[in-house]
Amino acid sequence: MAQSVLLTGAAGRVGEAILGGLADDYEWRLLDRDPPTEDYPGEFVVADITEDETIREAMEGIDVVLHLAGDPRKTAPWDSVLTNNIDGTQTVFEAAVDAGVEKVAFASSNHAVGHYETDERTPEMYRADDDYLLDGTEQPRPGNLYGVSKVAGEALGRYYHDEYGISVVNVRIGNLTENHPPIDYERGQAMWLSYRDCAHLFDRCIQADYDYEIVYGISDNDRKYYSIERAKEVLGYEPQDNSAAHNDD
Ligand SMILES: NC(=O)C1=CN([C@@H]2O[C@H](COP(=O)(O)OP(=O)(O)OC[C@H]3O[C@@H](n4cnc5c(N)ncnc54)[C@H](O)[C@@H]3O)[C@@H](O)[C@H]2O)C=CC1
Ligand SMILES: O=C1O[C@H](COP(=O)(O)O)[C@@H](O)[C@H](O)[C@H]1O
Repeated sequence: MAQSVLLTGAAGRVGEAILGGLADDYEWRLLDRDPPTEDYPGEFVVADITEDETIREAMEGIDVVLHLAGDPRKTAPWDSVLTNNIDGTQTVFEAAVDAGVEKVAFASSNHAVGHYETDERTPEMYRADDDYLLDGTEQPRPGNLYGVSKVAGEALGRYYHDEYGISVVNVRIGNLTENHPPIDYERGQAMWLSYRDCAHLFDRCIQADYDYEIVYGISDNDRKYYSIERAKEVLGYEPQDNSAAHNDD
């Protein structure tokens, strides 16, 4: 029988990419505070992730949670990230543990390590001939309050894994765009994540066995300053796209 997967933030862009690739592969329960505007696979729960009781109900019978819901803006103010990204993520983890969920994949971000992009390193680190690489073992260095909230989400996952044994993978997503990498934006091209690689990566987060992991979620770009080796090794991630293939578009 197909695994039951709860997808929070299902109405957003990352949710669209995941469902675009995996709609038929799982028993989906989709959750977002915004109601759906088009047909979705499975059941759709309209709820806020800070609503404890509703989130507990949404967790019943779920094997794996893909937790995307949150404020994705790098300029998001503290009150928003505190509520949506930190409090909401704690509510999701607490309910997941209590419901006996096996795994949670958390949508972390490149902004959790944004301050490695120093004036001395940029823009060279965004280029294919530069060998600077972050691999997920480095200390977090958030570049904004949104990044701080993602580091907090990763720490919540660490706590719930260590305390309760739930499997947790934090995917530090780069820059997701459909069809084409960002244009005239070296940083975005270095951290591009295509829609199909995004779906495949989260598929591997559902299928693979792991304890607590931090991986980078980017395509196999020639330009890169995030290693994808850990995602390959632990999750079996095999990206198909490379922003360099679009250089002449
Ligand atoms: N799109 C990208 O390139 C990247 C996205 N991410 C992360 O991935 C996740 C999804 O991002 P996107 O799909 O791009 O954003 P989005 O804004 O398109 O989707 C987020 C969804 O979450 C929902 N949501 C927000 N707060 C909520 C709450 N309190 N309760 C219930 N639903 C809520 C929104 O209604 C929205 O549908 C976010 O956590 C974001 O930080 C991280 C790095 C890059
Ligand atoms: O975490 C996120 O990162 C991406 C890429 O960051 P940017 O600084 O290159 O824009 C961003 O597009 C997305 O909205 C955000 O959630």
